[in-house]
Amino acid sequence: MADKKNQLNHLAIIMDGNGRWATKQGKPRIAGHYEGMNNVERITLAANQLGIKVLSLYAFSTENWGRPKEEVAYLMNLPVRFFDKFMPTLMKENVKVNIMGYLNELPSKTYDVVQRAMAETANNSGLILNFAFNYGSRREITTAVKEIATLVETGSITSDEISEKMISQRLMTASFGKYSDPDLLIRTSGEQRISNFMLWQLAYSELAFSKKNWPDFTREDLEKFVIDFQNRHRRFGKV
Ligand SMILES: Cc1cc(N2CCCCCC2)n2ncc(-c3ccc(F)cc3)c2n1
Repeated sequence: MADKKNQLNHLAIIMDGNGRWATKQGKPRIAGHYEGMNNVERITLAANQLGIKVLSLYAFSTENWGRPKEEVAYLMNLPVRFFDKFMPTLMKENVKVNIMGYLNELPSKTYDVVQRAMAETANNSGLILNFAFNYGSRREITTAVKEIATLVETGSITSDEISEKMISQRLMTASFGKYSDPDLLIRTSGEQRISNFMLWQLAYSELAFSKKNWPDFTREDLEKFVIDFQNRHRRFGKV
């Protein structure tokens, strides 16, 4: 009997190679970020049409603040430009926007636009477009551990009651329920690192790498990775 195909419900992407894309084109790095933003829309629509339930995209890590201040300022304005350009399409395609990260540390204009996007799309029931924005997985896990330690300190729970489920429920992906853990992570640009992205959630995820830079990653590339995933034998720690 043919192997049952894997169902790809949650896809995560580290969208790498935007600066290199621009350099190859003889353009400034920010041109790569802008074209990368346009590709977010293309791949979001493709993922939605492929029936993917959650698409998590690593947009800005807690470590990115160290980049040149002009580049950070440009990146902080990308959500404004993204929603200006694509909110009508997101609404038409019933996409629900979620942003996970330390949003209270963002510039107020960025904070306001991401909060407004989540509110405007809150009742949409299609693909969940989950941006990781000022997000860091080790900080996310540390925060959950601290919350649980406080429960033990105050006598609300005993340390014996601490469980993996208790930690998962205190991560920023808790609201995705059974879809909280990515089935597949794709990283573009040829780099093969996790870079402090969803470390807990990726425990049993399939990993795939594209040599293409993010702006060049197409719907057809995505479809090939999805078919490859469907045909993989997932082990979940077993043989
Ligand atoms: C920082 C950053 C960088 C960014 N790039 C384009 C994609 C490749 C990664 C680097 C540059 N994109 N693309 C879309 C967003 C975004 C983020 C949050 C949101 F609510 C709406 C849109 C974005 N944010």
